[in-house]
Amino acid sequence: MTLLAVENLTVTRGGLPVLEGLGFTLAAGHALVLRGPNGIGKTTLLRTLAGLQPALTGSISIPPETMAYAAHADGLKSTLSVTENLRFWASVYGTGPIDHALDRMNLRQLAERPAMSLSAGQKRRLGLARLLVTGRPVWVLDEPTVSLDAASVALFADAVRDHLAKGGAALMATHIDLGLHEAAVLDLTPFKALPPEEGGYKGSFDEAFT
Ligand SMILES: Nc1ncnc2c1ncn2[C@@H]1O[C@H](COP(=O)(O)OP(=O)(O)OP(=O)(O)O)[C@@H](O)[C@H]1O
Repeated sequence: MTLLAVENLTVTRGGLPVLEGLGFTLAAGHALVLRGPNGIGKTTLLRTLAGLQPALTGSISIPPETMAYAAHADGLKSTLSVTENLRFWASVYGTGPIDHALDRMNLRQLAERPAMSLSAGQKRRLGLARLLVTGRPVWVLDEPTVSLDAASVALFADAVRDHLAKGGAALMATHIDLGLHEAAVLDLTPFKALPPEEGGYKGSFDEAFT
């Protein structure tokens, strides 16, 4: 079952296309890793898919309320404890227990610590535990393993594997090898938009009024 379908997508930054003609699908039980050099447009693409910015062309099809997006910022409530953060997100998403998330991301011993007192890697683990309490099938993740040590990367990869086994899907931008051998890889380099001086999109005064 296809959960996310992208067709002929052009995404922009600062008004200019950075990636164009992108198309792919993501089915239940599958993971897709986005690759490409710094600045190619991975973050821009993920932000567009998450609905945080409009696409210039193309279509994004995803059933409503199925996506959980995790960006660079972890979105944690710094004065709330680890448990309180997860309970907060569980209430936002209308889900229930948080124990599985605490256990899965190895947060049990940190459960009562305020988020602001966590190390960068621990904060990241909490940010990823948040995904588990959303109950949403499509994970869209921007550099999910930043600040994680090797053990935590493995923990995260296991969490993704579990998620896929339960019929979820994951789209991730990452520079590292997660050890998720079942994941497909999409190299964004061929979709790099041409700059205006090489014949790419220039925008147009008229276009703004049509
Ligand atoms: N506010 C902005 N205005 C204009 N251009 C921007 C802005 N922010 C980023 N860009 C440019 O947009 C392009 C795409 O950036 P993006 O962050 O999507 O790349 P990325 O592939 O995620 O990079 P990285 O691997 O370094 O995280 C880059 O060339 C970047 O310099």
